[in-house]
Amino acid sequence: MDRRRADSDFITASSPVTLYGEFTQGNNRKVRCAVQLTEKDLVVQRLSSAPVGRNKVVLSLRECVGCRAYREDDKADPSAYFAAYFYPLRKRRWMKCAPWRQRVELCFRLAALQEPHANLEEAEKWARAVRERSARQQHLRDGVLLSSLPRPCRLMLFVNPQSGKGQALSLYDNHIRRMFNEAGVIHTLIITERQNHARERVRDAELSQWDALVIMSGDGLLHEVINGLLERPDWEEAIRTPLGILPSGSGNALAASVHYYSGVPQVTSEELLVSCGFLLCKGLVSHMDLVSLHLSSGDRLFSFLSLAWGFVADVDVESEKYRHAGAARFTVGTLVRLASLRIYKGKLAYLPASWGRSKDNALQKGAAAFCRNPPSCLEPSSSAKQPSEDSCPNTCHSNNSLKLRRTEGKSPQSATKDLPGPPDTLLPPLDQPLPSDWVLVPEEDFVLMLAMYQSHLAEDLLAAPDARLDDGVIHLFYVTAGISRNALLRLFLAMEKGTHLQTNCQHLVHVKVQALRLEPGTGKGIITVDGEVVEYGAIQAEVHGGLGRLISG
Ligand SMILES: Nc1ncnc2c1ncn2[C@@H]1O[C@H](COP(=O)(O)OP(=O)(O)OP(=O)(O)O)[C@@H](O)[C@H]1O
Repeated sequence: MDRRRADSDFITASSPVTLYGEFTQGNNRKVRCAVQLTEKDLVVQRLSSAPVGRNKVVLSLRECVGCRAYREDDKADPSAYFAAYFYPLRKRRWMKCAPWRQRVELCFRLAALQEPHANLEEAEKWARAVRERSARQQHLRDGVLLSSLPRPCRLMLFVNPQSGKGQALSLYDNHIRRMFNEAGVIHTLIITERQNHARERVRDAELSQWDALVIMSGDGLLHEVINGLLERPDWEEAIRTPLGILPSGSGNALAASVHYYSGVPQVTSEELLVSCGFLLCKGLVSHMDLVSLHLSSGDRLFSFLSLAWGFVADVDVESEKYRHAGAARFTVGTLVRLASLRIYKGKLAYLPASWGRSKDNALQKGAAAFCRNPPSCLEPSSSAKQPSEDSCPNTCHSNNSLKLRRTEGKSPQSATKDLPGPPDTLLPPLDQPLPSDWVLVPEEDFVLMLAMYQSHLAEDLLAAPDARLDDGVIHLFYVTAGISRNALLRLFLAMEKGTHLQTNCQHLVHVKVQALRLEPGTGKGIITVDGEVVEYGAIQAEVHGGLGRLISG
């Protein structure tokens, strides 16, 4: 046992002991320990002399990913072993950094009996007991029973060797392979060879063979996998396959979001990978919102993270050339784009989340004006009002949006009648007017539009602090023209801590919506979905609350 660990973990077990044994340490037969298993902890006390208060380790079973029993090859030695693997949060003493998960292995040697099988049976009894109690600790969160992956579980793991700085395979070798072994996770490794490789694999896969599909890359590969699943004829069943994310890209926004939801302080790079690996090994499955997007070509695609236009989309794409810098590429890209700050012309409308209308009758109400061409359609009705805080309580800062004018006699059809995947009940076809309860943003000069459905835009950009995996909400942000370079830079700096909404920037608007439509002005531009470029033009989106499944903490 690592003595330093013992020093830092001197706390007392909190529940009655259910199993007790005295063993020697796996790697040092001279050190004898009393091992106690409670419902919540594994408690190890050195029996050999040690300074008072420095000889006891208590490790929470919540932080245990696995435990196994084994014998070594030496036939003359009747002893057996059990090893338990923990990833507790630790502070680095010598730095004022956020705590991060560090691996602790506890290994004990059982040699009380002459018969090797009897020692192995005893070791297996311990390993089983540790695993079972550890699993019981996970299944309850706030008294609610969570679903989890079966054990042992079988994963299909996609690794994109080109993602981020091109180190995904060595990150897999250095961290993930060992963690999966410790947790009893059986996985088939698929190294992606090109764009759409993963999409094609999941489109054709016999999904019943797998308990989960895990993506080790940036966000782009998960985008492919989700769309591959929703292109299948059996999409309804396919999209229920639990997905997992292991960060090896440069943005890693979903991984950062999952880590954030687990309630531990922000970390980046390999520390984020270890945290996500830990959550994956724990195997708790939650629902995840997905967003359906319609492009002007008539195509539909699904998104799990973000839709961006203007400044953010430009930075994402223009910073590709700094990819070797990892996550720092966005900082460099932001500074470069700030130097040549642009105004983006367009029209934006949304359906607020809080107005709580029934999805079923959404398109049966009258039509409102926000069609692509006639300018007259966009004039607000004389009775239109600025939404009050009461009617739209999610709005942050000034939002002088106007409710859309009702156009009597039109009954727009759903845009997704013949498309695979779930039907969109809130969206008329893109070339038809929007229903009357949509809100048209009166400004037409923007610096950015960003729709987020998870908390993080990148590892260190907490764009939507109150977003949750399945809150059924799109967090729509837009920044109107007139903001100074300094103010915009301050917003992005504040976003690192998620405090940008408290900066009282009058150009920043945040509203929670269930659907939106964007019509960029003519000309060239960039729109990104989950960080991937899509065709430029009118686009609309509708959230499907909890449609997907994600392994999260
Ligand atoms: N072997 C490969 N060579 C080139 N491209 C690949 C390969 N495998 C997958 N891809 C494609 O690379 C694209 C980018 O992947 P992804 O977004 O996951 O990583 P990233 O761009 O490094 O990360 P981030 O989005 O966090 O910056 C995806 O569209 C994916 O299809």
